[in-house]
Amino acid sequence: MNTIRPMTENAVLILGGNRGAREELLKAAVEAVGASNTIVKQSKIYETAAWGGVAKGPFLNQVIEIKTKLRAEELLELIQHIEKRLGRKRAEPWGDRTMDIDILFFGKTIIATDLLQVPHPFISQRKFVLVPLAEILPDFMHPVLGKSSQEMLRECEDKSQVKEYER
Ligand SMILES: Nc1ncnc2c1ncn2[C@@H]1O[C@H](COP(=O)(O)OP(=O)(O)OP(=O)(O)O)[C@@H](O)[C@H]1O
Ligand SMILES: Nc1nc2c(c(=O)[nH]1)N=C(CO)CN2
Repeated sequence: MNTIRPMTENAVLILGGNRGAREELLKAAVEAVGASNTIVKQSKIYETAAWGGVAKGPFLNQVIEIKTKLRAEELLELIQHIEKRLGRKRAEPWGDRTMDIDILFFGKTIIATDLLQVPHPFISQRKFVLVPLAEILPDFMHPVLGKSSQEMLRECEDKSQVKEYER
């Protein structure tokens, strides 16, 4: 049986990088996503300590909510194209980069393929995700964990620094 797909879906993305002109790259990435999707909400920009023990030097991170007509796989292709255009080289996992864009949520859809895992698997373990997420979508319920962004932030054991960015 065919399932009916809504014409548009609300997706939540995290963007960030720790190399190059970080603020300009972040603005260029948001603009590039907004060229073919509607930006519904944008968090502030946060300066965040590198998470994961691989990358060196602080990131700028931002979470945005978009309304998109794309399927999740098409959205992944778009963000990978934007990452590439903004200088991203395929490097080691969790390593330094000029621009990384991840899909945190795609509505309430759950996807687990080799190419795409949604909700993104590390949301509840990353303060650099949860602080901007809870700023713009405090009551959004994680469709697998059944917890709101605020609750996940309260329970998060990641104590790394996340502060509002001041240029
Ligand atoms: N929700 C998702 N958003 C973006 N990429 C995803 C997602 N789920 C799986 N991927 C896959 O992950 C691959 C590696 O992505 P990437 O290099 O950005 O990982 P990373 O940023 O080092 O680690 P992490 O995803 O934990 O932040 C991508 O090629 C993509 O196919
Ligand atoms: N603070 C912070 N740390 C990270 C980030 C990021 O966007 N912000 N991205 C990573 C790539 O997976 C690894 N570590």
